[in-house]
Amino acid sequence: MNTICLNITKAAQFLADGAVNAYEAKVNDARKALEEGTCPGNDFLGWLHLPTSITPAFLQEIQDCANVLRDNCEAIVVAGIGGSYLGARAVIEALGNSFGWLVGDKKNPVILFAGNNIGEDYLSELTDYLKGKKFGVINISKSGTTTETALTFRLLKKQCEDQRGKEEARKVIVAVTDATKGAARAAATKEGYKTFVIPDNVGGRFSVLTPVGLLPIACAGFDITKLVGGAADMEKACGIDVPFSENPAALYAAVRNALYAEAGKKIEIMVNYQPKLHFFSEWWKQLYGESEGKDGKGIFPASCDFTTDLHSMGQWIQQGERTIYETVISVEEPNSHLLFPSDEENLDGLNFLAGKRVDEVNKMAELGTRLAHVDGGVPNIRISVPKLDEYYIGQLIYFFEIACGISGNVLGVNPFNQPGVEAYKKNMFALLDKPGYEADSKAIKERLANEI
Ligand SMILES: O=P(O)(O)OC[C@H]1O[C@](O)(CO)[C@@H](O)[C@@H]1O
Repeated sequence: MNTICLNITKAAQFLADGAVNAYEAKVNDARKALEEGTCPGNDFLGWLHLPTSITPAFLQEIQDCANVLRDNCEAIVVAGIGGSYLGARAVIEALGNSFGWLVGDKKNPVILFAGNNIGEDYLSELTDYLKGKKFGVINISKSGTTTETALTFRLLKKQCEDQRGKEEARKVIVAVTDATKGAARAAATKEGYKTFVIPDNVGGRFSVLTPVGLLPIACAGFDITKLVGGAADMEKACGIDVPFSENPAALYAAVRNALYAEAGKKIEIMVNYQPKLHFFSEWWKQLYGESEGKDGKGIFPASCDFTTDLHSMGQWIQQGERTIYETVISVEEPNSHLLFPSDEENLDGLNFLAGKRVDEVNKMAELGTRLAHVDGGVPNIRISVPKLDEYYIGQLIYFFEIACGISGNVLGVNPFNQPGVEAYKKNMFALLDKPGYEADSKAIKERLANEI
């Protein structure tokens, strides 16, 4: 199989000889603990063999539902936040036309994302745009109670029903949520929406290969069978029987732990040279940030889009505090072919590029940056991807998921919980006088009165 390819040479050179291999035993133990379900958070391992266990019949059920939405909607709003949002957006943006909303694509509905913020302007501009449009909603929330998503869904459900009537709205509203619990399930049961279940044992940030990601991706017109196929091949390439030195996820987990613990590299910057991958980095940031940032530990996951950010963050990366390393996703072959034209007057002095592909310049920018950053003390991990299509994106998704599971276990944390996220929610609910939070409301208001 053609595969994404990991190169850690330019990261390992910042470590003592043998430092990466010194993690072999720990990484193998972590991989085994995932496989045997003996690691912390072992009730959230449903993602581990998900790609190879998804059946064609289930993919067809998702596709059928997507087809109903595609046939009946000019716009589909995907309401969700965090893991109930980022995976779908990452894939749709990586595979879609960068100017999709401008080109008036008649084949595919416009996919919009909401429920991931509480911006009043954002929501009123969205609801304004949807006025008079035939739109549908995919309401995605594992807990079914997340405030950002729930309040957005309340607005969209009403608007959809007002515009299309209750009967027709029922056809174009889908819930992806828990099997029994939460407000999203309650609304779906009462209204009779089509639903998909998010398995109990798959946490939000590991859920892109469930209907959480697959339904919106299919709605956008992308091939979910190919996506899952890529993930399934990567599941095998990172399997328990694959030796450490040949297992890309094991090596990535080892080198990042070595950089963190042995070389003080506390920040990992996920870098792309294709703006379409911006949201892939956003998905990756949640995956690694929520999984590893706890117990006072964890690499801070950051991201940059190059060459764009070389003109903003490039200075810091080249010469700032040496606590960073980069992981670059490099796409070998773009899907388009564009040559620089020659210009008789050559006023811009760019005739030396005439006849070259745009990507040739991009690749030299990448190579030049890698050399400069390595010279400047920034370790470089490189993941090359043959091209951006469903199959290779599927590989990347599973690669990062399994590497995250291994890496978090090596770090010594439970990579599958996120207790820290509750702190802001508790304060927000107390401040908003949510029923059930009376004591917290009183306490927080007293605290604020004393602070002012
Ligand atoms: O799918 P839900 O339950 O709405 O949660 C969305 C996101 O919120 C979090 O639970 C954090 O509050 C994430 O872990 C999750 O991906």
